[in-house]
Parts: sequence; structure tokens; C-alpha cells
Amino acid sequence: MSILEGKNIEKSYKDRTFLKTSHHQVLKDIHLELEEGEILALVGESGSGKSTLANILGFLIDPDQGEIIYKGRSLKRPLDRQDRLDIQMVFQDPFMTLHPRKTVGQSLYEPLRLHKIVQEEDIKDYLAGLLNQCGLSLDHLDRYPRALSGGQLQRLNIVRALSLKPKILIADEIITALDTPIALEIIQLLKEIRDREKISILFISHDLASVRRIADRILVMKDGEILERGQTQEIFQAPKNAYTKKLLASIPRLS
Ligand SMILES: Nc1ncnc2c1ncn2[C@@H]1O[C@H](COP(=O)(O)OP(=O)(O)OP(=O)(O)O)[C@@H](O)[C@H]1O
Repeated sequence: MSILEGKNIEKSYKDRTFLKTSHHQVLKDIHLELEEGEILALVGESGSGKSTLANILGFLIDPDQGEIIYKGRSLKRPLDRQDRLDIQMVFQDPFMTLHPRKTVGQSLYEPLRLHKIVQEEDIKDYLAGLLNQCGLSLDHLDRYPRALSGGQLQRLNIVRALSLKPKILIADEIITALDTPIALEIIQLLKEIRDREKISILFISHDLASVRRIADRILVMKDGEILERGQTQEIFQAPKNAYTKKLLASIPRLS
């Protein structure tokens, strides 16, 4: 059963130059379904529209047209509190969610208090459990983001998102800035989270080798369109689209 569905999604941006303003269509009639408990990868070269689509599905920006259906309900921004919590995003840049001048603990405690996810007296234990599951400890909470490595920051971002008990995690290029061994650890962590929490994950990456390790299904995007979709094995063993074949032929980063 699909938990999140995008129907007929279209998006254009205005390109302004000194002389004229034109429209650049970034997403063209996108249809997709994220199944309950699956890891769905969105792949394609830079500029194909992946982040725009991710931001629309994460309700950060509005599409020009189309519908997003979450658990059978068509949703529009601004979302209700619970829907907002249910769909969490993790970004390539950890500073999108971790404030550079606050300790990591402050950034993690605030939403838990605000949304009363757990009782005040239980927050520390609750976070300790999540940190432990993500290979971190309570000590990390006293530090400022600049004192942490890229891999630690991404783990903390994942902890922050998970602490809100989401049903869907949208991970936009979260391993792009990481060295290969760390990227592999993060991929492994996401798989464990999916298996344990049964949440659905939309994994956006231009790196097919990492996608092969993590995804159940793949959508291949180019120039704002989904050119091919299928089970991961199918896509890798018998790609149908010429563009997919070209992508597969490029050097896999995590091989
Ligand atoms: N806020 C914006 N205003 C104008 N154009 C934008 C905006 N955001 C994205 N674009 C343009 O939309 C197109 C798709 O960008 P998008 O970031 O969605 O692609 P992507 O596949 O995620 O690429 P990347 O992997 O490089 O982030 C690009 O041509 C980009 O320049």
C-alpha cells in the first residue's frame, strides 16, 4: 500500500535576466508512489529536479500543479502538526536543521519539548536510546556542530528526524559530502532504521552505487521527468532506457 503519492506534479521557476523573465519547467507531470516500509531511490544527474521534487513531497515548497496524497488524504501546506511531524527531511547540509550557534543538544531538545513527543523527564533517556541506535552517545549533545565530523553530523540529523517519530523520511543527498566508508555506514544505518521502525524512506542521490545497496525500487529522473522506474535488481540487470544505461555505465562511487 502506498503511504505517499504524488500525482501530476509540475513545477517551473522563473529565470530572470536583465532583459527578460522566462519560465524554466523543472518538473513535468510527475507521478510516483512511496510504498509503506520501502526505500525508494530517486536518481538522476545534477539539475534533473530531484531536490525540487523532494522539497515538494516534504511540503517545503508548493508545486504549480498536482496533488500529494498522504495515507489516502490529499494534503496542502500548511500541514497539520501531526502530518508535519510524520514527514521528516534530512538534507545534504546538516546546518539546515542543526543551529551552528546552539549545542546539538539544544537543537534536539527543542522540537521534542515543543511538540511534546515525550515527557520532559524522559527526554534524556529517549535521546540516549536513539543516539545509541545511530552509533552516537549523550556526550555528542554537549558539542557545537562545528566540533563534529560530517558523518557524526549526518547521524545527528537522522537522530533529530527520528526523534519526532516520523512515518516518512526524505533523505536528500545525505551522503554526498561524506567519504566512502562513512557514506556506507550511513546507508547501513538507514536500512537498519527502516527494518526496525518500518518507516518509508525516499532516498535521493545521484550516486547509483550507493542506491544499489539501499533501495528496493528506483525512479530515474532526467530534465524533470521520470524516464524509468522499477525494482532495483531489474534496473541494474536490465535497464530499458538509454539514459539509465548511460548512468549505470558511469563509474560507481561505492563499488
Ligand atoms: N529556487 C530556485 N529558483 C530557480 N531555479 C531553481 C531553484 N531551485 C532549483 N532551480 C533549478 O531547477 C533545476 C532543478 O534543480 P534541483 O536542485 O531540483 O535538481 P537536482 O536534481 O536536485 O540537482 P542537484 O543534485 O544538483 O541538487 C535546476 O536547473 C536548478 O537550477
